Amino acid sequence: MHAPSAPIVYSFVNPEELVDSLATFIVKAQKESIEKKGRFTIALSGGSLPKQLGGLVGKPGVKWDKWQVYYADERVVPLDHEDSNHRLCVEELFSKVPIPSQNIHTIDYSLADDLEELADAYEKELIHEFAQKDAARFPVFDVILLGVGPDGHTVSLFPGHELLSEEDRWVAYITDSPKPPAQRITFTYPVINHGARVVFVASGAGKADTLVTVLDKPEEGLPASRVRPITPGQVYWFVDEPAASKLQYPRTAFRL
Ligand SMILES: O=C(O)[C@H](O)[C@@H](O)[C@H](O)[C@H](O)COP(=O)(O)O
Repeated sequence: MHAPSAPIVYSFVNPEELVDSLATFIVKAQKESIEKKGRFTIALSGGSLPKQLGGLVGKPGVKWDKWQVYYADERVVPLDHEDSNHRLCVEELFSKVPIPSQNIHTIDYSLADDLEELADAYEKELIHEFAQKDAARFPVFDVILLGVGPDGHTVSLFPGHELLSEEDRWVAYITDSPKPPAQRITFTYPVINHGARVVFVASGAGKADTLVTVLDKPEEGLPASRVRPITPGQVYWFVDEPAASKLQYPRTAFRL
């Protein structure tokens, strides 16, 4: 097996260019996936990420009925709660585009009293989507979109947490997330690191120091540095100049 490829970092002069280029990238991935398999699987995160998806609204070539959307990370709150990643994605994107609601796979909040059951139920949704269709032991998402926190966490994989060493489960739960709310479910590394295109999005000067540690000092092993999809998977970073301002890591010109 080949070593994972190095991350590709695209840096954009302003947030608008980032948002537009991210949409272009996603639509190209969608086209390739639909040509190959007739569907497109994408996983989303919360935080500031949903806002970065605005470039998809009205973008030509998006085949919303072919999208199957999952949450790589979700807070265990009702779907209409202000902390819900799903609610944020609906507000920022899904309420503005013609995606069939059954193509958006949410957590089953009725199981919130038993997080193990809730995480299992979500894992079953993934098994339903992937198990018979792809030969791989783990699901291979066409695109997984990630954010990064100040401590280098991504999804709900936090520094020093035991979930970092989960090797079997596809979806795990956490009850002690240092970023509130405490109860969440999250994709595990095996799922993230089987993704075909794993895409971090980071904007603003507040991310600059974190990016230095994650990209220039991967040996420190922050959770985001440990996202290294197995070949032929590839990790990408879409960042704006303020976020990239302290980076030594080489940037690649964005050309699709
Ligand atoms: O639900 C969540 O909280 C996210 O999935 C989380 O992993 C997020 O992506 C990072 O914390 C970055 O958040 P920001 O983009 O808001 O800085």
